[in-house]
Formats: sequence, structure tokens, C-alpha cells
Amino acid sequence: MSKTALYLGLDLSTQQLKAVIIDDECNLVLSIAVNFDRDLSEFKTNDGVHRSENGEVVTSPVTLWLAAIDKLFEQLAETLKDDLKRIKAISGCGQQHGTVYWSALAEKRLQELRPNKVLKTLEGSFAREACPIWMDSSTGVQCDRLETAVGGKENLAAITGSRAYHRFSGSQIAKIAEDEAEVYEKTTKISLVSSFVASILVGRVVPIDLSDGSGMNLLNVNTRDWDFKCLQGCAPPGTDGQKFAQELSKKLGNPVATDSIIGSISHYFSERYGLEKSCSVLAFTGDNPASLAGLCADEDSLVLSLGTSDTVFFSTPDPNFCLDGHIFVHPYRPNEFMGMACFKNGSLTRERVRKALGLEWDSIGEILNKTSAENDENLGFYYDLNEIAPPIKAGDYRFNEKSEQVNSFSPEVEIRAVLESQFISKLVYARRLGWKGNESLGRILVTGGASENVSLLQLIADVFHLPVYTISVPHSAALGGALRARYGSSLTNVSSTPLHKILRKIEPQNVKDTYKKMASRYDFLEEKLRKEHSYQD
Ligand SMILES: Nc1ncnc2c1ncn2[C@@H]1O[C@H](COP(=O)(O)OP(=O)(O)O)[C@@H](O)[C@H]1O
Ligand SMILES: O=C(CO)[C@@H](O)[C@H](O)COP(=O)(O)O
Repeated sequence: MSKTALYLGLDLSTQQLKAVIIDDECNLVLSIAVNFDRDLSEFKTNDGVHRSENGEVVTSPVTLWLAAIDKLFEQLAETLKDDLKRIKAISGCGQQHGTVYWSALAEKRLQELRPNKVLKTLEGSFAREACPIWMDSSTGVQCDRLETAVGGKENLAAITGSRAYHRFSGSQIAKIAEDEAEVYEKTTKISLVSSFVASILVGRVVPIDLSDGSGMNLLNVNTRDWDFKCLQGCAPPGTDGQKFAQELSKKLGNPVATDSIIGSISHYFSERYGLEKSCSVLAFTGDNPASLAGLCADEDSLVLSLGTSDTVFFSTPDPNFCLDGHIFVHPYRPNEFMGMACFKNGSLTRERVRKALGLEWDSIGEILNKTSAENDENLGFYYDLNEIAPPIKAGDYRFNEKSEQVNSFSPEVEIRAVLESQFISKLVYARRLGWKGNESLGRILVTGGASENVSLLQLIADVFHLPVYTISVPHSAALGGALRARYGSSLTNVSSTPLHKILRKIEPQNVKDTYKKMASRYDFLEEKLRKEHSYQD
């Protein structure tokens, strides 16, 4: 191992806490992860979460995340030993939208945390153990109210970059304020998952960053400050909206630029694990903005992240505020934006269909070879949970070549149908959000757990008719944290970094017209489903 300084990136995502360490030349030094279901089974999560019986309320325990942070640092200390002292800076990210509710005891407990204790002893520092996360869809009433408060969904999208979405933090906070007044009263500070992890590292509650703050329906992405009307729109009915907004803005604190240095590592981490006291911590952000940094995505790149959720995103100086996706403040380019759409039914739906057909991922390529592009005009929409993009109720919707709905497909057709429709939806949504990918310049960067599957990558290249790249570091969001830590406050340098060691480049096959036709058909059938099976998200 070279003896240069090291940089640590963390990612607290839905199913795991990941760490990536790079050196001064951006070489990968270490990549590890703590899996919540497997390594912390005492918290009894499924895919990292707890779901209510009807599936609408989805939370993760804050003490699970605390235990995961300790476990990860134990592993880092065991592996790196004295080299842990070489970590000069840390940054990172978390799954977006999830909220953490600190109580008045938090600051004191964080300050007084002794290195002979474990982070889990902070449990009394929270007004609520269960943190609502991005999979939650129980805030329909609050979403309606928020949109009404600003004069409709178009206005909310023009201010905050997104119409109201169930999972966005504003409606989640509003629901707790309304249904659990005592909990809300007890809450002195509110963090996002990203700023929560940064707070634990620094030993004090630190601000939310602008990029992840854009996923709350509370931040004006143009003025880059909390929007008073939106804050008011979260007030429980019959309460004083102005007073509520003032108090909520205090609980949230002032948002900071994503490239801010927010402090240095706390006494707890330096004493317990051996990090240098001078190790600085940069603001944490959302996992998708962090991936944009990790992949050093330029204007011509479109990123597909295939994790628990699937997301598609890109950089833009010229945002298209629309009802079909999100505009976030760009994580490292001043005055720019990031366009994104999120698909709730990503890897877990692919897994469900694969398992139901008794297939292994290794053999998917062989099965796909039994059918051809466009699947003889069979097209399906597969949603285990109510989908976000498009807002269609859970269910499997299959259409034959005559666009008639049918109950089943043969196994070969089924597997191609789920994959083709998932990837076509990403093409369609990227275009709706204003991505102008150009055939001569464009490229698709694929990341997330499913990006190791070459058959999936080939299908993506074909659907987009663009070359697909993956990089040799599997966790691009955590890598983004490490790169952001490496570049310190001059994050604009991230965009001039060459794409981190390319692992694969896959060229498209000549099926461009086929998928162009299929994308129009997807549009048509999606519209039909919206009429018949939509719900409000
Ligand atoms: N070879 C593979 N082919 C397809 N999907 C895969 C493969 N390996 C892992 N996955 C999927 O990756 C998912 C986890 O992705 P990851 O990006 O780590 O999720 P998250 O960041 O949300 O925790 C798993 O749910 C699994 O379905
Ligand atoms: O809700 C969103 C983005 O808007 C999700 O993408 C979350 O950020 C969860 O990320 P993963 O754990 O699936 O990576």
C-alpha cells in the first residue's frame, strides 16, 4: 500500500452501509460494506427496512444505523490498523429523503459520548426510533396540502424542483407533526440520513446540504434557501402556519453548500478507532448526487443506478421543471442542476421475477438469447409496490402484440419483458426531464448492485443505442464521497477527473429503430395505465 494520504467515502443506503477508501492518486485502497439484514440481524429488517402490514409505512431503526457505523469502523480499524491514521478527510452520502428526529438531549449526548461506549448508547437522543425512509408512501394527505399551499403541483415543482412526492421529507415531517404531536414537540433538530451520518462523525448536529435538501419539497432550488410557503404548507390543519414555519426552519437549520467542510472527526472516533483528530469531514449528500460525483459524469453522460431503487440522472445547466421527475441543486457545479427520476421497483422486482422463474442471474444471458429485441411486441409493467415513475398502483400489467392485457407470458418472454420495460422507462423519463443525449457524444454510466450483470448492461446499451460503461469500483456513491473528500472544497475539480478506472465498455447492437418504436409504444401503454390504475404520488 502506498503511503500517501487516504480519503474515506461512506454511503448509508437502503440495505447496507458501504465504505470506499482511495489514496492521493484516486487509486482504490479498500471497499467494504455492512449488510443490515445479514450482519445486524437482531434488528429484524427485511431488505434493510420495516414495512407496515399494508406496505405503506416504511421505516428503518435509527439504532440499526448507529450499530452499522460502529461495525463498519471496527472492520476498517481491523483491516487498516495504523493506516487508519492516514485518512485525511471523510465525506459521503445516504439514501435520499429519509428523516431523523433528534431530541433536546442529542447535542449533550453527542459531546459526552465516551470512546469506551458504543454509538447505540445514543439511543435516548432521538424523539423517534423509527425513521421514515424513501419507500414510504403513507403521506398522500400531506402531499395534497403542500401542493395546495403553493398554488398547485406545477408551482411546487417550479419552486422546489419536484411536485409533492410521498417520500419527500416535507410531507413526511408534516405527517409526524400532525399524527404524533408529542414526538414533533420533542424534536429539536431534523436531519436527513446524509446529514445524520455526518453529525455522528463530527459529534454535533450538522446542517443539511443543498443537493440532498432538494429532495424535501421544502428548499427553493433557485434561491437555495428554505421556502417559507412550503414550510407553512407542512403545518397541521388548524395550527398557526407562520409559527410552524419559523419553528420548522429552526429544526432544519440553515442549509449549506454540498462542498462545505463541516468540521473534524469527533473525539469518539479518534479515541476509539485511531483516526487522527485533524481528519476533516465534508458535508454528506444524497446517494444519487454522490454517484454523479463518483462517476465524474460530464454533460454527455446519463447515469443509471440499479440499486434497491433504480434512478436515472444527469447534470444540466438548464433545468426542465416538470411533473415527471426531480431537479436537484447540483452537488459540485455551482449554479447548475441535476435532473433525476426514481423508480421504486428496481432490483427487488427484478429479483422477484427471476426467482419466480427459478433462474440464476448467471444464466439470464442464455434465456435472453431465446427471444429478441422488442420481445415479439410483448411489453410488461412490473410493480411490486406502488410505482413512483409512473404513479401506477402495484401489480403486473402485461400486454401482447395487439396491446391487449394478458395474465401471463412464457418464462423467456417474461424475463425480457421485465428488463426491457424497466430500461425503456429510464430512456423515456430521461427525455421527459430534458436529457438531450446525443448519439455521437452520449454515453451511459451504469452503477449499483445490478451493474455487474453484463447481460443487463448489453440490453441497456441496445435500448439507449449508446455505449455503456461501468467502473471498477462497485459502490459509486461511496466513491463519490471519497472523491469529494479528496478534492476538499474545490469540488469543481471532480468534473475534470477522468472516469474512474473503466471496468467495461459495451457497445450497442444495431436495434436502434426497434427500441425507438418500442419507446413510443411504452408511452402509449403507460398513458393507458395512468388512466386506469394511477394513484397519487
Ligand atoms: N448479478 C446481479 N444481477 C442483477 N442484480 C444484482 C446482481 N447482483 C446484485 N444485484 C442486485 O443489487 C441489489 C443491491 O444493489 P445496491 O446498489 O447494493 O443497493 P443499495 O445501494 O440500495 O443498498 C440487490 O437487491 C440485488 O438484487
Ligand atoms: O428515493 C430515492 C431517490 O429519490 C432513492 O434512490 C433513495 O436514494 C434510495 O437509494 P438506494 O438505497 O436504492 O441506492
